[in-house]
Amino acid sequence: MLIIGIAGGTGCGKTTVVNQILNELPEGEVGVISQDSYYKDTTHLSYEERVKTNFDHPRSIDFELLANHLKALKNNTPIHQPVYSFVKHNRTGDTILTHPRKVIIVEGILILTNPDLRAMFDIKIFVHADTDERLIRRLKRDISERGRDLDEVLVRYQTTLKPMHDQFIEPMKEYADIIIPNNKFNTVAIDIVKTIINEKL
Ligand SMILES: Nc1ncnc2c1ncn2[C@@H]1O[C@H](COP(=O)(O)OP(=O)(O)O)[C@@H](O)[C@H]1O
Ligand SMILES: Nc1ccn([C@@H]2O[C@H](COP(=O)(O)O)[C@@H](O)[C@H]2O)c(=O)n1
Repeated sequence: MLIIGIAGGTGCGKTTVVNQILNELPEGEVGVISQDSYYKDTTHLSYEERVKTNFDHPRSIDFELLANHLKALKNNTPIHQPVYSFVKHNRTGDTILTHPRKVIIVEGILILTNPDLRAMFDIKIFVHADTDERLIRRLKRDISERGRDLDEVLVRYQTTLKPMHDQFIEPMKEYADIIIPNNKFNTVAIDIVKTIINEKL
């Protein structure tokens, strides 16, 4: 199994890059795991408490479960990937049965901060987009898709997102094998990654 880690700050285009990679590859050969599914379960907190969580700090992620799931897939065992709700700020209680594949892509802002995960990735990719571009994309996406308003996105950006990005995410470029510039759609970089995957398949 080939495991590819795709990191990068919020709004850099990780999900979009993953979808572009999957597009045209044989169906059922490549699986995707999103770090977002592994936000810690916060059922014990009230909604008001959950909203205040710093979702950009590594401690907000259940890395142990994510690493165990990856190990299981490597051992040819299916996993139950949790489903996360950005509206409820919590896992929904549902899971998605995820089968082992020849290629597994793991994507998320903080996946390269965890040494156990880093060691499991055969290829580490960092998607880069400028800070202002990422903020604009995040604003549009969170308002249209994640039930947020302008004030919520900007307050979160100033109080936790930007400081955490600078402290934990940007320095992870050091570990990347490939950095994809993604201020504009980068079809050349996508084609290179697809070629690597096709060789494996
Ligand atoms: N290269 C790009 N140019 C313009 N918009 C993009 C680009 N890549 C992604 N987007 C848009 O930016 C938003 C955030 O992208 P997404 O892939 O969800 O980022 P991430 O998963 O890194 O948070 C989406 O609305 C997406 O359509
Ligand atoms: N309940 C939550 C959980 C996370 N976030 C934000 O999501 C971002 C990571 O996801 P991307 O798809 O943008 O990579 C991260 O920056 C968190 O702030 C949230 O808003 N609410």
